[in-house]
Amino acid sequence: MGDNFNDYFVYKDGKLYCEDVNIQNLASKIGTPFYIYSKKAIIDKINEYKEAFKDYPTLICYALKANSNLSILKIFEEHGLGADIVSGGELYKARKVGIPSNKIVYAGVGKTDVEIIYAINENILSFNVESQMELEVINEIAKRQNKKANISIRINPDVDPKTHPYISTGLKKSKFGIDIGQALDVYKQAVKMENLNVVGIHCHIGSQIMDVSVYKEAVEKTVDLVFKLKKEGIELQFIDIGGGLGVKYYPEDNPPTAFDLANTVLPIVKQTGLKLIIEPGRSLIAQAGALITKVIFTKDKKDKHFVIVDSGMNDLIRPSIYNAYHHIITVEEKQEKMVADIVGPICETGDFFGLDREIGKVNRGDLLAILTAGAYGSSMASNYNVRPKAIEILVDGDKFKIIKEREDYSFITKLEEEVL
Ligand SMILES: Cc1ncc(COP(=O)(O)O)c(C=O)c1O
Ligand SMILES: N[C@@H](CCCC[NH3+])C(=O)O
Repeated sequence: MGDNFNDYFVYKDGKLYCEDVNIQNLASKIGTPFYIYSKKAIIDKINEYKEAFKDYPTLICYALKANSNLSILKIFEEHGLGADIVSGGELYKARKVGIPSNKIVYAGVGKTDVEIIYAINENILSFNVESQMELEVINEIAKRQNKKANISIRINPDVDPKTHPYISTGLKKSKFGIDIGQALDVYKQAVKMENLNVVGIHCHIGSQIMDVSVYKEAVEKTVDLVFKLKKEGIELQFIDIGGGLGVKYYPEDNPPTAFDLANTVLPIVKQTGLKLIIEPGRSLIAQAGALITKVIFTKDKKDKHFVIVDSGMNDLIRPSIYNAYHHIITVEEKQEKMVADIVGPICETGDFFGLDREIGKVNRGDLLAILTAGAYGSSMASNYNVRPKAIEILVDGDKFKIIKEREDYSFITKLEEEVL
């Protein structure tokens, strides 16, 4: 039956495996729902990026927002990757697993004073500054701390990444970055600020990018500015082109590889002689993960069938907020098919994983695997409806490890109970 969706979740004798772990057997031991990740999938992707960029000095800063489970971060750390962070919490996690500060870059339009102080004290590689006011505040805080903060300006190149509007970040109308037309002036002010080291330039145009040609436009505009800065005597150390590479969600998707990205951007970046930073998130972790959930009930209305599962939008919110497609397969291969809405137990019509989907005919107790769920799955999970979050499992060959334990009700309500 059907081709395997990827190399890491494959059917063997009609049963779905993650690497060499039988998912059905695992579920009967640990319960559902759970996220399951293939360590090999993560390492293969790391190696693909390393190989693609090996001929040019490149620092790969993994974007923690995609998945910040500590055991997953540890894999990136062990392979020498840096971190792209967007909060004090992500800085804490990156440092917790031992990612060195001089490999950490920090973007985000709303860094608080507390977060800025923390990052300055950690001596991070660069703040990717997103407004004139932020620049002034970082300079002031650094002065108070008697330190110099490393900064890059995040420019907004006004390039359409041709992706979902909610995850397009490099268009003029979006909140991100400083307009490319104003950036030269901002740099001129930055180099005069006593407590800043101006070290780089940053740009990130969006996520789930399937057409690498959009990077060409963004990087050309960025490099053009690098040369203008040079003329003004402003010399940088690196150019950071962000993340954004797309992944396979639909079976027919053919996403670009790290090699496609490297072939597109390196010829342009090379002209500057600057070091390169890239910030992939999704493309390093998405396909490594699946969300495993159990069918609680099936329900047949006139001309409409529902499969109601024990995970919901609180575990994986992408279908609800972007109408995102995740491919869904049965953990046990089924000959007979059905068309149904796969929905969660949450009190929202938007609580679905797939609508009008053809899947194997399932019954109460059967398991489903929601694929390409390694990125922006667990990291966006919540306790909505006071639901414990899905636990997380890391598979390595025929071994598995629980890398996030199941919450119980008292854990979820602890901080409220303490003040009751
Ligand atoms: C500044 C920045 N860098 C990197 C990323 C990672 O993007 P992706 O997960 O699409 O690779 C994001 C998220 O889009 C981001 O906002
Ligand atoms: N959360 C988004 C991606 C956001 C990208 C962050 N800048 C997703 O699930 O696709």
